[in-house]
Amino acid sequence: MTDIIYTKVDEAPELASASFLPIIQKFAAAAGVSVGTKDISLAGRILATFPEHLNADQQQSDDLAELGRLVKTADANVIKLPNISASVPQLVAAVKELQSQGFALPDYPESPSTDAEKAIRAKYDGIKGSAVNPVLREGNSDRRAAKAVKTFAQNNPHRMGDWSADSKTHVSAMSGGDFFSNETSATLSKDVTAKIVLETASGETVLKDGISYPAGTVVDATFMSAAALQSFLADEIAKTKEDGTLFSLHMKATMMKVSDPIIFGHAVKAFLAPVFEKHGAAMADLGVNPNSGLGDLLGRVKDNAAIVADIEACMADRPPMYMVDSDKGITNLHVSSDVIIDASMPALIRAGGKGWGPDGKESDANCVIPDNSYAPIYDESIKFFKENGKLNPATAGTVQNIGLMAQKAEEYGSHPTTFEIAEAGTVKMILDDGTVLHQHAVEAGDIWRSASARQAPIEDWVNLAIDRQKAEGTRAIFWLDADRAHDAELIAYVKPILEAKGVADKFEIMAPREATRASLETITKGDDTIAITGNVLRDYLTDLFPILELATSAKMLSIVKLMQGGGLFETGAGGSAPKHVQQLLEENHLRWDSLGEFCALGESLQFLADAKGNEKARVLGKAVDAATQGILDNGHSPSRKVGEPDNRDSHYWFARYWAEALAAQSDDADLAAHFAPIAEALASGEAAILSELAAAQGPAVDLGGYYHGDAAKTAAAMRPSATLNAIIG
Ligand SMILES: NC(=O)C1=CN([C@@H]2O[C@H](COP(=O)(O)OP(=O)(O)OC[C@H]3O[C@@H](n4cnc5c(N)ncnc54)[C@H](OP(=O)(O)O)[C@@H]3O)[C@@H](O)[C@H]2O)C=CC1
Ligand SMILES: O=C(O)CCC(=O)C(=O)O
Ligand SMILES: [Mg+2]
Repeated sequence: MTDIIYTKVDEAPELASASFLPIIQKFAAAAGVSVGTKDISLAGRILATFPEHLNADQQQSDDLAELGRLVKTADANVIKLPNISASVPQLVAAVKELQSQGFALPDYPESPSTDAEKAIRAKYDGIKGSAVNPVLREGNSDRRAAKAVKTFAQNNPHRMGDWSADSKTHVSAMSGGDFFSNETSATLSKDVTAKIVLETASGETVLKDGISYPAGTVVDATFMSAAALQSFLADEIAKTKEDGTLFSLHMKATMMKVSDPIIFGHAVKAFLAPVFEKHGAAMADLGVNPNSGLGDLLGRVKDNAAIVADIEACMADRPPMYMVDSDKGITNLHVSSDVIIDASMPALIRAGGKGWGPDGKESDANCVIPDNSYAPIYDESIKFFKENGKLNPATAGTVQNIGLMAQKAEEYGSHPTTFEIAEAGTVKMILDDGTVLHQHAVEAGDIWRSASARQAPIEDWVNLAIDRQKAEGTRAIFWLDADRAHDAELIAYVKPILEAKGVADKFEIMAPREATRASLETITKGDDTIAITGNVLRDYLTDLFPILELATSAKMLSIVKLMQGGGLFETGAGGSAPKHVQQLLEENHLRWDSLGEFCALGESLQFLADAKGNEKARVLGKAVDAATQGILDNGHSPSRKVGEPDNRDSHYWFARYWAEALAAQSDDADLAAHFAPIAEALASGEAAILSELAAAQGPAVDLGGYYHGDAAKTAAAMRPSATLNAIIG
């Protein structure tokens, strides 16, 4: 095992790695630090899952499983880049691409009937959605902007859209029948095994058996009523039309991979309700599954003129939709993974409450967020900006986050215990001693789910919050709602720990809506605060505040202090930026900003130094921080436009500042001597390197694949400077 593992991922961050990783490996090797890779890309995970379908030379090791074991040890030192959490359309596209490259993978069975098909489907479902993060995140989350990054953002504030008091943009959430209002929760007093059953007039069906939880686990259960959801969606479509806003749906179909695609499917059905009423049977025959989105649906019905005409008539009668790509006609409802709430709502708020309509113009929007558990944070943010105007990034303070996520905490771990109910009845969670822990009366189509959080991760999370508050000395708020079943159980853990450690006076506990307002007031004054949250709010807030404060969450420091002593360093807090790949393919410009990678690398080297007493790693790490500072001070982050410096240029500057800092330091004379000529070569090669990089931009690029590109083609595209390559080797 190498000292540091750098993950192989997908899309923009993987393209950036083709340029950046050779630099890291070259520099680290000089200090005797080895940096290897493990493949957690979507294509890699598919190949690792089906060895029996592949030739020996095509088979791939199960790197995710290996990393899953590693993160449970003190030896882990992993730099994790964002990977695709695949929706079904993405998964199907990746399988098709691999098949076209000669990998004899089975098709994704849309409606499995035989046992063999069901087994294949189960394997693919394991790859789907957020399948990597819950495995690797064996610790809680610490995300914040590094001081240098925050200071840079204050000195170079990004542009923000203006908010006006009469903006029609607003959030709509269900007022009942949702996960929020149906939740029940209990903390277990002993180790248990449990089963989940559905009791109906015709008997009992076991939905899940043999679930085990240790004593102290907080176990929740709840459900979303399909009827309540349908009537809510129908109302919101009508209200959007009356308001003259854009209809927009925001959810997390990747991370909530079982429940949210079903909710998304309800929205597709609601939007095209008259078409489904009239042509439902014919569409089912064509294989239409609304959960796969409008894009898939339109492809399947395109040869049936009657259906197509009715869809057009229906769409003409509907309110305009918020668009993913208005030039290409891609709507909010095309693919469930195109609009992901953690990124989409902050972008809309940053823009002053505007979304793109089908006419290619900006417009106010009705932001439909069906479940009311976390919708209030966006609702309150929008109200705050309507009252106070946009945030000023030049003077705003910062909101850091400490997030509970270890060991599949909360909704993260709910996938195996989420069910679309087939028949009306009662769902019960029954413990081995016969106790009925939770029960809900449900109707066919309701979505029932159970989530849990274990004691050790909860305690670790509270302690991490205490450490961070001590380090920062700022206001610190637990975003917990005493009136919500799950949160009340967490509060029962939090308060005694704070009291036992004598720090209760340093912390506040507030429901998400109140905490949103308090945090916005705090940063508006220029002060800082720490948001201590559950898993979903961790996800939402670590995009929301960075996108408002720094323009993007790509610049965040994202540390996972693994509970067994290892370190996991995530890069940024955002995703794999498909739009960036599109731009590279069209005009050979990659606007991906690797600042998250720079920050993670510095932390990883520092951790190696602390954990293994590796002093050379410490020297390398300090120099990384100097290089990151150099990128910021000298404005060498990538530009968005073709013809201007991009990701590759920023890597050149990073290498140069890194080498210069290593050459200049006096902690390790050998390293200084080693890097002096490299720094010199990078400096004297500047003109040649920058002109070689610039010359590459403009034309379209062929990478030999989207999900499983050709390594040589990718390297050629991402390393176009012969002068730089000669220095890096
Ligand atoms: N930890 C993980 O592994 C995560 C994975 N994902 C996955 O990523 C994919 C895309 O998700 P999506 O919600 O669209 O979010 P992304 O964060 O990928 O994209 C949203 C926008 O944020 C900006 N952005 C993000 N990262 C960077 C960066 N490093 N440099 C510059 N700009 C950046 C881009 O804006 P612009 O286009 O204006 O330049 C981008 O279009 C999905 O498959 C999702 O599942 C998402 C979140 C986390
Ligand atoms: O796991 C995922 O799908 C995405 C997670 C994410 O968005 C985050 O951790 O910020
Ligand atoms: Mg996120």
